[in-house]
Amino acid sequence: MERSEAPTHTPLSVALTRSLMSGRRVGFCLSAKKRRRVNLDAFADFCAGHGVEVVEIDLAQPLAPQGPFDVIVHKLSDVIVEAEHDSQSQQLLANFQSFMSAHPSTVLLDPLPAMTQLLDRFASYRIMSKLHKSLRDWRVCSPPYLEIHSDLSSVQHAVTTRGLSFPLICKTRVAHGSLSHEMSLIFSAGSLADVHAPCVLQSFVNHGAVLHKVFVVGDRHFCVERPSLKNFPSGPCDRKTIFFNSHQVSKPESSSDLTALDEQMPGLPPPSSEAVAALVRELRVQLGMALFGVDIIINIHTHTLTVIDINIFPGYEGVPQFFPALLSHIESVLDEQATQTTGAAATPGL
Ligand SMILES: Nc1ncnc2c1ncn2[C@@H]1O[C@H](COP(=O)(O)OP(=O)(O)OP(=O)(O)O)[C@@H](O)[C@H]1O
Ligand SMILES: O=P(O)(O)O[C@H]1[C@H](O)[C@H](O)[C@H](OP(=O)(O)O)[C@@H](OP(=O)(O)O)[C@@H]1O
Ligand SMILES: [Mg+2]
Repeated sequence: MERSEAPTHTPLSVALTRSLMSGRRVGFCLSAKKRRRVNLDAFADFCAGHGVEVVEIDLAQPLAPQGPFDVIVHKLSDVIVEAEHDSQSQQLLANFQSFMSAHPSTVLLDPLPAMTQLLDRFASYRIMSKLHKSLRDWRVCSPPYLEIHSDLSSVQHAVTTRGLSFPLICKTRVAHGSLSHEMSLIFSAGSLADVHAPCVLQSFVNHGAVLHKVFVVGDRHFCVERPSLKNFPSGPCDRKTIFFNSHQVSKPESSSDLTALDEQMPGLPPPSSEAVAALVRELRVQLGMALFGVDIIINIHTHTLTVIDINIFPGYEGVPQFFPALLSHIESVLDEQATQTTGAAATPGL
């Protein structure tokens, strides 16, 4: 696991990168907000130094004349979610998928089906819930949770039978976009009336108000500590539901009554580097993705590494190595593609 240090490149490695990558075209499909957050202009300058052209793709225009592209990096989650109910977004997505079908040699970071599954917390939480089996040696877990589809009549019974414990945190089923960050903390069965389906209910795990964000870029990952929700008394209590937006809680600058511990407590050790590396390896396989974030907390009672969230193409804030890591991953996928192509050509009849 890499901590965020200044990137180091020896002149030789830059020269080698430049020769291998010179003339490559990398397309980006990002919302205006994401484009700014990634600082795409700065990334384009960084890539130009390695002979790589960064092209901002206009989804509203025919894609073929904007190409060709060796790789397309995207965060089409906005378009995918809106395409559920908006014909214009459906058309944009259809155009993009048609282009990709007609250009199979263009590498997509990340594949659309892989991204689509993470847009649904039901799907991502099913993946998280299996981690304790595949990572048994590393004592990795995720909190008990419940999928609330539509019927709320049996929620209280399900909370008990599925082993959830109050407080509960309630999150929308849709895992992307502004509404997806509106959440609530529920402190007793009587407040389950505040739950609105479709959503997930997840046991709240006390973790000392420290979140460990793991930012993944292909085979590299970077850990960044962030503020987080404070501890709450375990078990049901007569307290009103707390409604909050997750972006008030775990951004670098987040600071509120929700993130300030009510009691002094000894600091917790960070998650083991080896356990995080094992978790990232497993998720790379399970998700089939290269650009994602994993949110980890440490249970203050058991010190268990607890996975609470997986994010598509996050912000990578606090990761100065993001640009070289992304270009290095792009280079590695193109090398892999060239090897496969050369291998196939050298072995006729395959
Ligand atoms: N089960 C949990 N136990 C304790 N705290 C939790 C739990 N789930 C979420 N939190 C707290 O709520 C915050 C937001 O949760 P989560 O990451 O699931 O929301 P999100 O909207 O997907 O956030 P983002 O997209 O910014 O990662 C976390 O950073 C953490 O502080
Ligand atoms: O602090 P991070 O980098 O985790 O913040 C991310 C957040 O986790 C989500 O991935 C956001 O995406 P959406 O869920 O699609 O809103 C990211 O927003 P974005 O504008 O960068 O895509 C946050 O950066
Ligand atoms: Mg999160």
